[in-house]
Amino acid sequence: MIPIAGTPVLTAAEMRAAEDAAIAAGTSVDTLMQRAGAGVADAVRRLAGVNDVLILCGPGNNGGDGYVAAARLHAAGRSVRVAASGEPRTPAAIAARALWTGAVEPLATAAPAPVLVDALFGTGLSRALDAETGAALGRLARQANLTIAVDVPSGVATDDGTVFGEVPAFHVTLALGAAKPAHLLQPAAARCGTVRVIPIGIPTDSATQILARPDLTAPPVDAHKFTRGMVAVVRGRMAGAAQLAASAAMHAGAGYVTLLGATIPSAPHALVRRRLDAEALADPRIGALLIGPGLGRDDDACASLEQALATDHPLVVDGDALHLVTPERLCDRHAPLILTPHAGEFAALFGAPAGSKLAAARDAAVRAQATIVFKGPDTVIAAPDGHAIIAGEANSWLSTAGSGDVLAGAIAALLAGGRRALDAAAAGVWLHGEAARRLGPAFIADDLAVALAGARA
Ligand SMILES: NC(=O)C1=CN([C@@H]2O[C@H](COP(=O)(O)OP(=O)(O)OC[C@H]3O[C@@H](n4cnc5c(N)ncnc54)[C@H](O)[C@@H]3O)[C@@H](O)[C@H]2O)[C@@H](O)CC1
Ligand SMILES: [K+]
Repeated sequence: MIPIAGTPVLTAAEMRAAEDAAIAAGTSVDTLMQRAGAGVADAVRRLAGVNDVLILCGPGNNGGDGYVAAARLHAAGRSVRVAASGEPRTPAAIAARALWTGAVEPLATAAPAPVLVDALFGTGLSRALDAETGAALGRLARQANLTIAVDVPSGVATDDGTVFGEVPAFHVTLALGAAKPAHLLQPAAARCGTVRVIPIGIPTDSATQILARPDLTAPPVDAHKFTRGMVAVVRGRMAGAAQLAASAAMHAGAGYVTLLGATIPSAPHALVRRRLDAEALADPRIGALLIGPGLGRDDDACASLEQALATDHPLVVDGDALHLVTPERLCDRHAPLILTPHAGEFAALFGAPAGSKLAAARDAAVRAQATIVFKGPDTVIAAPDGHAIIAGEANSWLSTAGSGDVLAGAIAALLAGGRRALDAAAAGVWLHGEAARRLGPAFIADDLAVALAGARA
């Protein structure tokens, strides 16, 4: 069982291709299933302690993994029962079924157990469970103290994170070979509980990764304020939002932060205030320009945005500014560009996402030729070259006013520090999440900005 941070994410088709490549290279499906089942049995043994285990086995290879795990748990002296809605249908699952010498109880009438293992359906599920199977799964899950899903909870769509009808929330999901989008994208991710990968000995490479702790080392000994990165934040109608973003940029490690626009009397002394004019925007030391937090959507906002777009500074576009541009207006810029939309801003800029959030973010990145930070409880970061990073479930206390301004400021600081756009966006999302984790419940965005410094440490 390995934690998922930093590991690749594979769609059902990518996982099948990886398995097919292993099979073509001489590893049989049965061997893969033995590895998967053994990994599941080992994990269940550790998680279940001495408690009785009930394994539900479906008709496909997910069910096959369940039969292998049951046989191995039995051989290890554990109390384990199996229930199924019918006989297995794939050759590998039929072979695995033959290894289980105990009874197979009918699913509909199976008695509950303290530990429930769901091996009904995995990546092959294409539609909702039939009513009787869904009801049995729900009943047995409610009556168990510990619920463990094999590969994915039965009833979630592997690739886009949607759920087919009612799916119980599992405590643990054992992802076979690699994590899948459903382990990270909502609403499926909320049904998975803690996700751990069970390696099955095949190489799994993907352009999609799970967000990992970034390298946030201290500045080198010869650093000065400008080598650490200069961030310029454009102030708009709501000065507080730009000030929050500027505070976040300072606490995320920028060496010099300037607020461009009318002055704010209460701003920290370290924040350098300047007029928003051609001279200020021409400063070649600007490592990242941030526009959007509290910008407004009036003529002044449009004029400020045009000025910002006319520069060739690395640019972060957030909030209101996302309502004032089009992908076509952005795609010709040469300097690095990061857009940080939440769902509403994403829909305004790119149209309502069709399909998975991951695919939508990738398409948007290509259209705007920008790194997209599609925010939410399952933030997806996508670059125009096809690489993507998905963040694990966010702290729900981040749903507070100003939280997005703080994220934009943190990303701008990391971009100004010299990271590539995708890395800056990912590091910013990680820092933001880590700062929230350290604060506990009901923090406000001002606290969050300050907590970025501790999170960096
Ligand atoms: N392919 C491989 O080499 C390996 C696959 N493994 C396991 O195999 C799983 C994928 O196996 P399968 O592709 O056989 O798919 P599943 O075991 O997920 O089963 C899906 C089967 O049920 C049918 N089906 C789909 N939706 C249904 C529904 N709502 N009601 C009833 N039947 C439905 C499908 O036609 C398919 O035959 C993975 O999740 C993993 O657990 C592992 O054993 C490792 C090796
Ligand atoms: K399952």
